Amino acid sequence: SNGLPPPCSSEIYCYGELIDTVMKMRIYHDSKTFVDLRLKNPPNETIIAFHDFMEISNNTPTIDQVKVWLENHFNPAGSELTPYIPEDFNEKPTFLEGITDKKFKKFASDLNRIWINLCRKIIDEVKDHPELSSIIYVPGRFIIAGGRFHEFYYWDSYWIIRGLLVCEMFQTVRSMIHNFLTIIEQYGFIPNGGRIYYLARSQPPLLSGMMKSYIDRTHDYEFAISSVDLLEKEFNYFITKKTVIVKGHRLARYIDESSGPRPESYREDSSIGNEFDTDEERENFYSEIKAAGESGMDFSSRWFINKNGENIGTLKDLKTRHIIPVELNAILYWNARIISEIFGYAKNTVKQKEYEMKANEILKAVNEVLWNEELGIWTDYDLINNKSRPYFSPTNFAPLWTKCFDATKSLVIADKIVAYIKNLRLDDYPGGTPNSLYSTGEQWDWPNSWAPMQHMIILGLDNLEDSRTSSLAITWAERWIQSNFIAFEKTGNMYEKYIATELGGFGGGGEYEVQTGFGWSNGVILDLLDKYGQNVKSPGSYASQILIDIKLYFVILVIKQIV
Ligand SMILES: OC[C@H]1O[C@H](O[C@H]2O[C@H](CO)[C@@H](O)[C@H](O)[C@H]2O)[C@H](O)[C@@H](O)[C@@H]1O
Repeated sequence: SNGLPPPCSSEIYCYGELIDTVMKMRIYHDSKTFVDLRLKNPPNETIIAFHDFMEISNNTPTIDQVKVWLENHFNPAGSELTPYIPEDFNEKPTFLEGITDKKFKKFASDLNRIWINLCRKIIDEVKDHPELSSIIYVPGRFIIAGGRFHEFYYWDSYWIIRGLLVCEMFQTVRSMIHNFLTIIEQYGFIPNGGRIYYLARSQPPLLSGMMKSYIDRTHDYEFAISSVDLLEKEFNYFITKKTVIVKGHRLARYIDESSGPRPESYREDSSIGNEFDTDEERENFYSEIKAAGESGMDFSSRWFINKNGENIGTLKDLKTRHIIPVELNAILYWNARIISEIFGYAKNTVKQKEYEMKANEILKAVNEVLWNEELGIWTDYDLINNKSRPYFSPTNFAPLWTKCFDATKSLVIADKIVAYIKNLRLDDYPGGTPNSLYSTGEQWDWPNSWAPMQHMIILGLDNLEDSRTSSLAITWAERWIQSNFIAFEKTGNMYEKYIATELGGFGGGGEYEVQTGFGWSNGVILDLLDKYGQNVKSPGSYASQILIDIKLYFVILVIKQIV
């Protein structure tokens, strides 16, 4: 062990003989199923019952015997959640009127309706008996990610909230933000997702971004003012727990604080873990894989550092804790800016200035350590080899998205960004920007393309306020909407991830099957249609427009001849 506690203190859900046996015997196709089951009896009684069961079966029960035992002692996965029809659901939100393309208007209306399928509440019994389940109790309704992810996910919620706001579901958004605030109050930070097995790591800290999106739409400044202390608490958690000094600057990286495999992927992690010779190497691997979980990009060559200091390798080469990621620092900059803005509303000028200074410090650090002059964009930094990592990742654009750049240099930055896009031929992909240029079979690598990353790039390009990048932003928004639309028309589903090399194809790879639903994909489309609804057209409509134009031309010709 690395001297750290397991991911949570539950001997059912995070460590111990029961989880070890169930996972090793491959009782469930998806490891996550077991840790999402709900206990019928108190944990200690269940543990004793399991010891007895193992003893009676000479420690060699059959798979069927274990299955029966589990059925007798657990309720199904997800049974602590109940579907909920949000009171603020609106069949016809106003933004639909701004979408000129009829097919896209219908698409947006269909996606709006999906919020009802994805809305959940936690049943009251969980509040009285939290020990019977791995779910983290929150008082209000929320939107789940979708598919196998039937709880909230931290960073997913940012893009979900963007879509909810467009659909005028302001109370649902307030409830989701309030839930997160209660979690910060209790734990000091927001875990990766709404389960206790996620309690030793977070995800990219986007709660302040959610609050900013909410107040920009609703002007509910009172809510922001009353929450600012908790936003500050979360910011301090990241600064104190996740930062290191690089070239004289304080910068953050992803890091987990536990020992052992990820409970939700116990089997997968243990089987790779067993390939290491020593306990120390094994624990280091577990830490790196959980840190990658914190990044939200689980998994990607982005976190590989092999012996030559390159990103070529396998999960055994994960070195997440030794890489300074661009987006995490760009997001922390944004947090400091938003917190400063809210202190401004509260007329607390001392705090307002304090956070302005903190933001400026991060801005300086990001631009001095992560700006890659040769490539003309920001890139991650390798702490082992003390060098910049020159690899493409959509997150290289993150400082544009959070405005973590010197606006007086916009033109120079735009020149470089346009050249970078051209050099890497990023405009050539029909199905969105890929997540990396390397194919490893991991889900956050080539050729998969992900909704949050498209949103980050598109809004980032737009923030440069340059005609070239703004026009690219519209083109890429249209491409992304078209691709999701085609897949939706073909299959009736919205996907967790798509594929960059195909217009209308969905993604794959990684440790579980591609999921449908899907919160952040829906949120991104809705937000893009709200912004670009008057500029984008559905596939085929350009061809039909040309046909209409040709017909019109001949009609005019005929009329002219008659006249
Ligand atoms: O169960 C494996 C991993 O699943 C989650 O990650 C993926 O889904 C999340 C929900 O949509 C998303 O936030 C994340 O970016 C995806 O990679 C979970 O977050 C991981 O921690 C977990 O190990």
